[in-house]
Amino acid sequence: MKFIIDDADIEKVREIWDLYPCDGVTTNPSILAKSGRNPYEVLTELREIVGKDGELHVQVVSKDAEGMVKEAAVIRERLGENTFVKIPTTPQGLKAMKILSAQGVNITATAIYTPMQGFLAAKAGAKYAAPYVNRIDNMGYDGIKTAMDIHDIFENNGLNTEVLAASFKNSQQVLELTKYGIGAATVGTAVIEGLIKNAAITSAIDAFVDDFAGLVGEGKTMMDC
Ligand SMILES: O=P(O)(O)OC[C@H]1O[C@](O)(CO)[C@@H](O)[C@@H]1O
Repeated sequence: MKFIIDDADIEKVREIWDLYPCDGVTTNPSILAKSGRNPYEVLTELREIVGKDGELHVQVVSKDAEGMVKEAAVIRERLGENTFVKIPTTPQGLKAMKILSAQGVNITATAIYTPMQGFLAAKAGAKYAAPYVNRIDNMGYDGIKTAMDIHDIFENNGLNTEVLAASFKNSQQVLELTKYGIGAATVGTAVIEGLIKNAAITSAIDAFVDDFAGLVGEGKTMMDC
């Protein structure tokens, strides 16, 4: 499973990218808006952090296919041809996906709330389909099951598209889909940090350090003895 950072706070993304084994960064217009900065300035810095081979996902805001296709061209020109262009999975979005996939553009179909939206996005040539796990839960449906159903639909229909599950709010949601073996999960930095935040881990390490200090002296490491 690809493990992707869902954030555009440059310092936070840099810190997480440095520490954790991540494959890329996803953004959307709301995430970029939080920075209060020029979007391309932020996106260029994110591209520098993930490098030329890391995944960077950038969403269009046009609502019509023609506008989406034009935006995709500018996004790729400014941020690299391997940039994933996020297209909302609407009828106009499907049209744009068909055009862009024929041009070899990497597409992430976004704003997915139903399994059939995922199916249609895959048929239209998207590389990823992004179901909004927590938002679906908040509507009273089952976000995890929706993501699993989309994964199964791709497998059972021989579709070469992966689920990129999004909108996580807790570790359990990420765990369920990791166990299931979906293609990718994009996770906010607070939830990423929560994945290995655990008092048992901290106290186990503290005990090891204390025991070693009792043996060779405070602050000494394996290099000093
Ligand atoms: O419910 P949220 O946290 O706004 O998440 C929506 C999600 O959709 C995406 O736009 C899909 O990539 C993510 O960037 C974001 O996590």
